[in-house]
Amino acid sequence: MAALIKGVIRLFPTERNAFLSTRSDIIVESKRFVRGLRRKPVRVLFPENDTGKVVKPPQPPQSDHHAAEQKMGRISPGAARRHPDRSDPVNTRSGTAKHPHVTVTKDLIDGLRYERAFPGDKRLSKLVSVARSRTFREHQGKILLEGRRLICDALEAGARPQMVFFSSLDRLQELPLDKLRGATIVKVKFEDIKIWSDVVTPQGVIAIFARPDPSRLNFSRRGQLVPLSLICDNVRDPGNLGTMLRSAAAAGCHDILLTKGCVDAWEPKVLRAAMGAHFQLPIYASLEWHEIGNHFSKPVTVHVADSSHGHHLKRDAEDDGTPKLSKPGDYGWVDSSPYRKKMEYEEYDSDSDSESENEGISLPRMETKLYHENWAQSPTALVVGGETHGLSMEAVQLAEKTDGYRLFIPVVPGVDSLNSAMAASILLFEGRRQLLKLLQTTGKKRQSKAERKPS
Ligand SMILES: C[S@@+](CC[C@H](N)C(=O)[O-])C[C@H]1O[C@@H](n2cnc3c(N)ncnc32)[C@H](O)[C@@H]1O
Repeated sequence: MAALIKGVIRLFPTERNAFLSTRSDIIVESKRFVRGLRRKPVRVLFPENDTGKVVKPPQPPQSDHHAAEQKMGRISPGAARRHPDRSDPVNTRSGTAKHPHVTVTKDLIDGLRYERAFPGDKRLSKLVSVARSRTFREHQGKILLEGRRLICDALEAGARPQMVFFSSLDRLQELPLDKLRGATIVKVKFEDIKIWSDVVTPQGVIAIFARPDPSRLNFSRRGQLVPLSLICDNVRDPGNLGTMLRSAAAAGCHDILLTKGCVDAWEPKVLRAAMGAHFQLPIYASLEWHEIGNHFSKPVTVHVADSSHGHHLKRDAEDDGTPKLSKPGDYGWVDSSPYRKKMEYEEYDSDSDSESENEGISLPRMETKLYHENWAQSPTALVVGGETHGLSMEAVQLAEKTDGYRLFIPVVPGVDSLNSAMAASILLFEGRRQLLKLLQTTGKKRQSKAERKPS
């Protein structure tokens, strides 16, 4: 009989039961495997044994509690067999009108319920689309967060959970349950989480949140903040962006602004590299350059991190020891990316640097400073360029308009530039150091002035 169905079922003389699981493509054979079977078999083949009697298929194990519940008619035998789970709480009933296979368990905490995924439940697999497609995330206004820490951070910051998938009650109970009200909570198998998880060792909890509005989140920030913003200019690499967010949070930055053209901050790789920075400081994404100014509540000096001037600095420094720029052609950072509407010219070419060729082009002129010189002396924003094209024209124009500098981290000859996240970290922490020093000095001045005032 077995051979008629699939032609692959082998019946051993001592183990004569063969089972087909609910997935028709999986054939489970032998009593030994059936003990570990969690799904209800759709078809069971059990041939007559040697004595001519029909051998009954063994049942998957049930907890004493389930058996008692079943006896009392509180759970259907099918439901119990489908989901043998000894750790489950008491109040279980089976089936809803919408999902006949769903069992709903209540009393997690007062009024909070969860469902069990039913066989063929597509909800978890849909998460993959959320995680992988930026378009889907943006159109649906949803984001995916994985792991206890990130989900807790999001809940603490006031992000709105829509669905939570968990593999064991222990995992779920690590979350602040009172903040999960309004979300659909679904218990799924750990194996299923493993299939769809984005990490090597999944923690067994994945959640979908409404895409948070950074201006509405509560960031409970510790440590002294400094009036420093990071502007990411067309940063495309998720690992780099995540690292920059992490560094900016660690340097006590005020906020982060991402231009259009940056990778989505909710990309799984960005989330992983950022290590929770998304809920430590506001991240404003997809900004046009003309919108960037609106994000500063007070006047800010914008500086650009510029990698392309080591040789110019060296040459200029030879004259009088001060690094400076002398002519329009020194600006080698002009971005030729398709995102730049106002692209005016390509790379600097020292041989074609005549007045006539540059006629009509108004080039931003700015002083260059080495990263350790004084540059963060008032509320500051730092622009870091993307991996391929470097800084955009708009970034440099904004820096010029606000009297900012080009900041350069000298590297040894032969090395082209630093990784953008590394450059951002060095400059952000130097900026923090300078701003803290400034705050200390102004604090001291104010204090002594107040002390001098006659009472
Ligand atoms: C990998 S670099 C970009 C290289 C790009 N091919 C170019 O021509 O500018 C990415 C960004 O990191 C920053 N950066 C890298 N090295 C730097 C350095 N030595 N000094 C200052 N900023 C640097 C700059 O903002 C730069 O735009």
